[in-house]
Amino acid sequence: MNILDRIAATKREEIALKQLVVPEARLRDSALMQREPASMKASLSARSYGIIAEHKRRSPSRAVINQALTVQQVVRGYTAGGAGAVSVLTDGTYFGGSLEDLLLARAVTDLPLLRKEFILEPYQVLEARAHGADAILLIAALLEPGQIEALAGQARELGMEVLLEVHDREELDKSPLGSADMIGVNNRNLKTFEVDLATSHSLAGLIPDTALRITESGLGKPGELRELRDSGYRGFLMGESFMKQDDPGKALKAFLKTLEA
Ligand SMILES: O=P(O)(O)OC[C@@H](O)[C@@H](O)c1c[nH]c2ccccc12
Repeated sequence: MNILDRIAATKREEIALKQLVVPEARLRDSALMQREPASMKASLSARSYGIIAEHKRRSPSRAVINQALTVQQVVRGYTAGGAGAVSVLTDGTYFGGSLEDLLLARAVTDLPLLRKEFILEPYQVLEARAHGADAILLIAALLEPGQIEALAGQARELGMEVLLEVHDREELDKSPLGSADMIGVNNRNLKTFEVDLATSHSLAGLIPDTALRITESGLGKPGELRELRDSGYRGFLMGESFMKQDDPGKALKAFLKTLEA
């Protein structure tokens, strides 16, 4: 079984159990349902380099990235450091994250928040909204085109935006691209964990202008971001390069300074 199938199986089990403990009605009662979501697309577009800075403690490809800092420390740092948006991994099994991390992030920033999760069911979209997310990630490799449309429609009804992630031309061709506010090209192959920025360069021209182009994973050098910007990308999803530093927010601030110099 490849990693994506394994993740999907774990998630389905997890969702079925969670629905028993926290039914949808409870989620709808969350005080955060009253909050007006912010536009991640607008926030990223307003900057020459819209950085989506990610909170990531560990990953399947790297056992420990940073376990020393609290979510609040990281997210406050990202906010002060000039991020355009913040991504919070909520998957526990593979990334050591949680929905509580999303809540804690919400409590300390006004920046748009992306719930970084393997979303398969409508329940998870409502869960994202109830815990303070402004946008959700939908991964084309995990979903049928009809599911993407349905989940994106639900996100829109709840006032959230959608970042649709693709990794190759086949996924771009089969996906309902009109459902997405932002289209992200993941430079990391989720089956092999190999990273190649050429993935983003080669797919840029195939992304419709209706969506904001985002490049994801393996980013760390200012020169690489300048080249990707020239290819049409306006959003840059970065985790490890900041998280592996003692002060991720300070690292982001220094990075943006070099980039904009
Ligand atoms: O830490 P990096 O290499 O900067 O990557 C961040 C982000 O792109 C990556 O965490 C990611 C992109 N798509 C995902 C889907 C699921 C889990 C994680 C991801």
